[in-house]
Amino acid sequence: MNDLEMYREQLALCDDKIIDALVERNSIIEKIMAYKETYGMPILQPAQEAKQQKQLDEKLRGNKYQEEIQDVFGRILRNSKRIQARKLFSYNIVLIGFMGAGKSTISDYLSTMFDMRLVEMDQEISERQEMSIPDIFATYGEEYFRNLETELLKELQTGSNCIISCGGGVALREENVVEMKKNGRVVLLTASPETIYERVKDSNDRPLLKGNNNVEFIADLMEKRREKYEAAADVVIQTDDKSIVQICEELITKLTELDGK
Ligand SMILES: Nc1ncnc2c1ncn2[C@@H]1O[C@H](COP(=O)(O)OP(=O)(O)OP(=O)(O)O)[C@@H](O)[C@H]1O
Ligand SMILES: O=C(O)C1=C[C@@H](O)[C@@H](O)[C@H](O)C1
Ligand SMILES: [Mg+2]
Repeated sequence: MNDLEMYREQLALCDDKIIDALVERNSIIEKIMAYKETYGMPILQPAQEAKQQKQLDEKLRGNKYQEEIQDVFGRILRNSKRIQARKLFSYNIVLIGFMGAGKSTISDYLSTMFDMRLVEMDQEISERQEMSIPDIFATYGEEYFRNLETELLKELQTGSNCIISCGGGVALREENVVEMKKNGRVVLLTASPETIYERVKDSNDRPLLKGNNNVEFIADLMEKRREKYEAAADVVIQTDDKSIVQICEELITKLTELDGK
């Protein structure tokens, strides 16, 4: 055997070790999930994730291949998240609720924590139309925008394991609710009119609140929509005075309970 052949054999042995370690790592992930479930512990533990990253940074400090190894670990971490997500949710998670209830915020966090695809409906429609939402309303009217929402929702039901952050009005059409339920579980986020006002008062992105951005108007519109939102929801989460991690944890618990997991 010449040196080149010997190096190639060594490389193959290294690959075997990596494969064995990855299989072991993934099975440990599954054990951790089962442990957390048995003892009713939170699934999301951002502090633990930060601690692991810090340990890794320390181990790799000064290492010649630091950048490359960090890149590989980033992928390993994302794949671990995907394993968790697939185990927890075999469907789409559809977030509905009033403007400012936190649909975008919560969807964004969940999609990062579980490496799930995120579709932000307002943003997707806006990009496809190459126009802002207020401009679509002003140019073509609300009905036109609502039809775009329905079309997009139908398209999204062809996939699974996706987080869909709806625009505030999406759940108001019965046809849309039927679409959501085909392949997804519907999560309603709620908050008091006072909380909503605090969250949206400095923004100009919501045409329905233009000139009406006050607690009374919000309370009135919210009450008009309440019945439809509640009828569409598989689970409801009240978000006042809760952190994003708390809300996400409650969402995971309620969704897994729904499936009797
Ligand atoms: N739990 C929370 N605590 C404090 N602030 C929050 C919380 N959730 C969301 N916010 C803040 O409220 C504002 C509105 O949130 P977000 O954009 O996620 O709402 P939304 O439901 O997506 O609204 P829209 O229907 O208009 O798209 C953001 O500035 C966000 O940072
Ligand atoms: O509640 C609503 O009807 C809306 C909420 C936003 O997300 C946008 O979809 C649009 O401004 C309409
Ligand atoms: Mg949003």
